[in-house]
Amino acid sequence: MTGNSNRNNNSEEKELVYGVHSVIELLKSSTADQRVNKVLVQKGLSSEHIAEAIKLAKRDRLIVQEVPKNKLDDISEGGNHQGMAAYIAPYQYAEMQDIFDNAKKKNEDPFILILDKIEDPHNLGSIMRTADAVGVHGIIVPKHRSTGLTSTVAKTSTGAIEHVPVVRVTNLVNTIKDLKKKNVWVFGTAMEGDNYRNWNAKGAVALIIGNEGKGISPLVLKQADQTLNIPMVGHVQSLNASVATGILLYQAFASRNA
Ligand SMILES: C[S@@+](CC[C@H](N)C(=O)[O-])C[C@H]1O[C@@H](n2cnc3c(N)ncnc32)[C@H](O)[C@@H]1O
Repeated sequence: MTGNSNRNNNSEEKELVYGVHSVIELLKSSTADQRVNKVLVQKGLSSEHIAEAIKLAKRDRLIVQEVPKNKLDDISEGGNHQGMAAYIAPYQYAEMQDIFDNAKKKNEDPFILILDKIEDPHNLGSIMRTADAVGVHGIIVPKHRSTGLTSTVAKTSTGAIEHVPVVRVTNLVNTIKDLKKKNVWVFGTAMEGDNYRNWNAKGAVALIIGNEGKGISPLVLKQADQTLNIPMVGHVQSLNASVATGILLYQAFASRNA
């Protein structure tokens, strides 16, 4: 491999691999799907190798972004990037089966958290911290428009990132349909719905939490078996996603352990 890799110092704190051959080797590895956050290609540049890399990235439905040459010069800190780089997550994603194995190992019904496009790494880290505290067996996130498992997430999770598997999926709606086939009861959350205090979270359950601005997307919410609401009597319209998750997960914890 002519490859190069570094831990770059930008605010996203992601690991960078650059050089077309390094990126191809990375994309050929069996864990590329779980590790690669984004592939960057120099605008206007084409070659057989670049085409091969793009094909591999698209096979795994990874994000491929065209960027100007000076952006690649910048992030590779003057390294020989050959018009191509990839950001990889410092922490590896898990497989769906890991969540079910995790539950089985503890002799418990699956307790799953689905995050519909959480964008703020501090929110994700803090959600992971609570998820670990209440024994969530795994978290499911969509591949697109979610924060990756960055160092900021790891730091905010205070170590929970090592214990709570995170699975990345291409299509949340299909994933929820699959979970339902496995007899998992799926609970959405919204500004209207059933009072969360009455939530019976015994059995195999999945809780969906929505994006910081847009909430849960309508197609995803439609898949929920029930929608839960945390009543609010003040002036603001909603709670912070991580605060809401904490309240809901502790209701589930109390109900599951009653
Ligand atoms: C900041 S809120 C999103 C608000 C968004 N404007 C909406 O109307 O859904 C982010 C997520 O936190 C959860 N959440 C926040 N406040 C909640 C509440 N009072 N009841 C239930 N879930 C809540 C939901 O999962 C929501 O999608």
